Amino acid sequence: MSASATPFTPLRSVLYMPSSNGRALEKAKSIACDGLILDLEDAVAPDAKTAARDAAAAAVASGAYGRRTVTIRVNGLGTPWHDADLEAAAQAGPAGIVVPKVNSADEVRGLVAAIERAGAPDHTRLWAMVETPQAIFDAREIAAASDRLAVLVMGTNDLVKELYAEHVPGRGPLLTALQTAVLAARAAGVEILDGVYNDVQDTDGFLAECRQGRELGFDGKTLIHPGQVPGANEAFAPGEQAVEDARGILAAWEAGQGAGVVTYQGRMVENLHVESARRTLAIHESILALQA
Ligand SMILES: CC(C)(COP(=O)(O)OP(=O)(O)OC[C@H]1O[C@@H](n2cnc3c(N)ncnc32)[C@H](O)[C@@H]1OP(=O)(O)O)[C@@H](O)C(=O)NCCC(=O)NCCSC(=O)C[C@H](O)C(=O)O
Ligand SMILES: [Mg+2]
Repeated sequence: MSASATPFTPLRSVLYMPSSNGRALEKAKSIACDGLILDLEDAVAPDAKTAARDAAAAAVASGAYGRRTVTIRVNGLGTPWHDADLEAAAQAGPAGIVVPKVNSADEVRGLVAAIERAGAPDHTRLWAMVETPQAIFDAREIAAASDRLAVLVMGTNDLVKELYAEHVPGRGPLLTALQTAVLAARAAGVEILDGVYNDVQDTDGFLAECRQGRELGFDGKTLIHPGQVPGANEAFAPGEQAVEDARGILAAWEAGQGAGVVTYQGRMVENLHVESARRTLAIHESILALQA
């Protein structure tokens, strides 16, 4: 098993929905998001947990979500629902099982063992949510703890709560945590998704946060409303200019015929820029393939 998700399976827009909400589960079949998180945790009331678990498993089994990466978010370790959620999710075999409030590498190894005991297929990866101060301090070990761990997911609501911080434009109080988590993901070679933007009516604020997430290095953003999908898809895809530059860099490099350094539009190009250009084009092509 490789250490990361399938290369360039786009995860620009990953939409949470309460698995207790049949209308949302139905609607998701036609939403242009790259991924879905069928939630059993925060968005589901205690008396709806069992029905939501069954609905999430049935949704995965239906195969009705096409090319979207479908995951199930279980309730956290230590809650009354965790064990049954994890077993049901493992047996349903989604692309990922999202576990909230993962706090250590030992927890990751325990979760992987439990998923494997429950008979999860190889394609079912662990997505660990980092959303506590402890998780941020241990992010590097968490990200590297198992080859089955493919994605880190920021839980910025829980993080703000635990820090006694505030949600403010620009996310100053969270920047250290966000950057630490991105460093951990990149060091381990796993993907990382930014947290949600709570105000579903504030488009400008949402788009600014998407741009910031992209600039920080996130692969995509978790979302709570279908209206947020187009903005995330655009923000986390290479823009036209980036694609044109990547093609130009590759052409300049090939024309250099083995020179260690060339220029493109007056700028120095070395092997590292060529690698970045190839990555940009690979992401672009994988997004085009989704639309085909
Ligand atoms: C936020 C919402 C409660 C708003 O719901 P609502 O007022 O119903 O929205 P709309 O009327 O605008 O909905 C329009 C249609 O879209 C469908 N819809 C809405 N949201 C979703 C969704 N998430 N997925 C799929 N479809 C959705 C509605 O059903 C309407 O459909 P139709 O009637 O056919 O036109 C709501 O958006 C919502 O519940 N969002 C998800 C909330 C959630 O999952 N929260 C938990 C995850 S966030 C979190 O916990 C992060 C982390 O742990 C942290 O700590 O930060
Ligand atoms: Mg949370």
